[in-house]
Amino acid sequence: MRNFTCVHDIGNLKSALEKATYVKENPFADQQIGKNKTLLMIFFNSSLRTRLSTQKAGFNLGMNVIVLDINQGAWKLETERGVVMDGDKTEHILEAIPVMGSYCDIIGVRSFAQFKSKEDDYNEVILNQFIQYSGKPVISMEAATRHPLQSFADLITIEEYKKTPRPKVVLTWAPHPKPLPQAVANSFCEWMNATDYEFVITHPEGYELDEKFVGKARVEYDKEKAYKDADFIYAKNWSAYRDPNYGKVINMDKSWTVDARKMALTNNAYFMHCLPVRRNMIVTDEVIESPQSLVIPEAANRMVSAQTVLKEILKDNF
Ligand SMILES: CCC[C@H](NC(C)=O)C(=O)O
Ligand SMILES: NC(=O)OP(=O)(O)O
Repeated sequence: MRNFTCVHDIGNLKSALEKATYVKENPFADQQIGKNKTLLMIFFNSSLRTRLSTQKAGFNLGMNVIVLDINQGAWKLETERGVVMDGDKTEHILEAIPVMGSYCDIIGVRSFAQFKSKEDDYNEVILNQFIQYSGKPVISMEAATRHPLQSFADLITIEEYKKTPRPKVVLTWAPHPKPLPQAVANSFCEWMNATDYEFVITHPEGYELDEKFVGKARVEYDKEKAYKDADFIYAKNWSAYRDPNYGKVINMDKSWTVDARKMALTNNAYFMHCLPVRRNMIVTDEVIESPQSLVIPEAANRMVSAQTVLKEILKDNF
């Protein structure tokens, strides 16, 4: 594996899950594989889980790790080519990327959708410039349209807790005061569609995701029908994808907040969320604190997904 940007990059999912199980049971078995290799983690946006779990994964493999917050301490970067740089941007990404590439062996990048241009976001203009100009393997730590490290951890978690070979997994939209990316939802859809689970998406009218991510999933606008007999409820907010509302909040209907009443419609379903989560907007205190809430083991599995991916890239490229 050269780059890790989507579900297709990791190859056969069964094999990937077996590798993840080995990593989880033997976290320190490969401390030589990353010796004298450097992971550079670049953040254009905030992070807790990705920042900590991916660093830990690198350390477990014997790597050196550097973390750079682009908008705190580094020069503000111009990302558009052809712009006259007479504004507040000091350096162009086309110099910064190869320079950063010269200091490391693997690059992790977090660069959320900017909502300025749907075309630029959905063409992954920033992530693809790192792939094109760094000269190094690149891992997406959430880009404009996907969050593969999160989705891999989500799959690992579902496989650990599922009580039936083909669980009913429901992705439900929930309200949030700010316009959030579609990336986590898109990515979850992409990974769920790569399994043989029964996968259902439920959201209000106007929050339809890009068809290329929805794929074979069933879209159910009636949330109560969606929740019925579910084995996993995966909650996430996302802003509107369809024009003319791309990147906008068009609904704050609190009836979509995940609560005990709706969870009672399920097959004693587990609750999942990638975190950070706005309590009593996305999910009630009662549900996220319940024995069926998997948000903490789900977050813990982020180290497993990152270490599995880093190990594969180290094995295949050095
Ligand atoms: C892991 C989630 C990151 C981000 N969340 C926020 C709050 O920006 C999102 O919704 O994509
Ligand atoms: N789930 C996730 O990626 O969390 P952070 O944004 O805190 O890294």
